[in-house]
Amino acid sequence: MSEKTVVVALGHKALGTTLPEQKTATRAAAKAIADLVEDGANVVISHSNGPQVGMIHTAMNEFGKAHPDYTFAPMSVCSAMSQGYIGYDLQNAIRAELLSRGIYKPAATVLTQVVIDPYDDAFAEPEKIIGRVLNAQEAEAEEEKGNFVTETADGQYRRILAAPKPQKIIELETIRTLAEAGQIVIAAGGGGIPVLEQGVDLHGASAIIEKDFASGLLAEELNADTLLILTGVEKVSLNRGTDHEELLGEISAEDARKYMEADQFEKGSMLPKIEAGISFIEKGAHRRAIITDMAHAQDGYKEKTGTIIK
Ligand SMILES: Nc1ncnc2c1ncn2[C@@H]1O[C@H](COP(=O)(O)OP(=O)(O)O)[C@@H](O)[C@H]1O
Ligand SMILES: NC(=O)OP(=O)(O)O
Repeated sequence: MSEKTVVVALGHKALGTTLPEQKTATRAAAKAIADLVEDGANVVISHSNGPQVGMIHTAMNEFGKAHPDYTFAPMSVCSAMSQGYIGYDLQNAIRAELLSRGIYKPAATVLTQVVIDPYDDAFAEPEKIIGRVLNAQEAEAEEEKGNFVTETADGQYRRILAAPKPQKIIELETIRTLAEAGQIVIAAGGGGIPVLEQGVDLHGASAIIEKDFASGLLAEELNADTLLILTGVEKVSLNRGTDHEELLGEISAEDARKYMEADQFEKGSMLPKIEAGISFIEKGAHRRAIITDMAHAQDGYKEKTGTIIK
């Protein structure tokens, strides 16, 4: 792959929650992507899907009961639907933004399956919140079905799923071929559709892969030089929310690991980004992981701001 391949991981802020929010948010994301393209980067995009897959799961499995012919949709199918729905908005927003700048460059979504380990420890400790708020009665009904729930506020419950680590990207060669041809690829959305390998078959799993880990694996497999994680903050901080808060600029992987071991990063939000960044840069030379927000995507890419692990 080209030296200037960047995997851009888009977080919640880049996508919004509702359909209209996503349309607006993806237009802003498209501007950031187009800036990177104008800077000469080969761009591969991955993204979050928490709110979207939750909405799809609720629609498919609760409102779907309104029609007798509708059948239950497993999480893996909902995950595939979320990739299609988010990819659709991203593709069109990027296409329009590039054309408005006089650039013709195809952008396409690759429905991506990611193999997980059925014995991953995550299955013993589900922690990825999914779907709408449930009341106590609904939570009990979910538990009776064998699903896991957690109490998020007094009397409010949410379903939780395992977040196993991504092991292998099934559609990697397709993604690589398109990216090498200079096309923009949207891949491994929502961490990828989690699948279990059984002989020649792939079986969808009831799990949600952390998109930061899947983005890191994608960047590693494509031998990208940059993993650009666009999230809700311009820079990562130490002692967040205290009088001693300190914003991090450029740091080494050793420093990042040291802060991680000192519990500086919140589990399920900033921690996976740092872990993915460290793993990506430690597995190859001349790599960097940059964490910043959408407004500073281009400046982050140019190392003028953001937290840069290298
Ligand atoms: N140490 C930290 N420094 C900066 N932000 C942090 C830190 N710990 C937790 N956060 C929070 O984590 C958020 C990113 O996590 P999240 O919103 O789950 O990610 P995503 O952007 O991938 O959807 C930041 O916007 C910030 O609110
Ligand atoms: N799949 C995933 O990690 O999505 P979120 O970032 O929305 O939790």
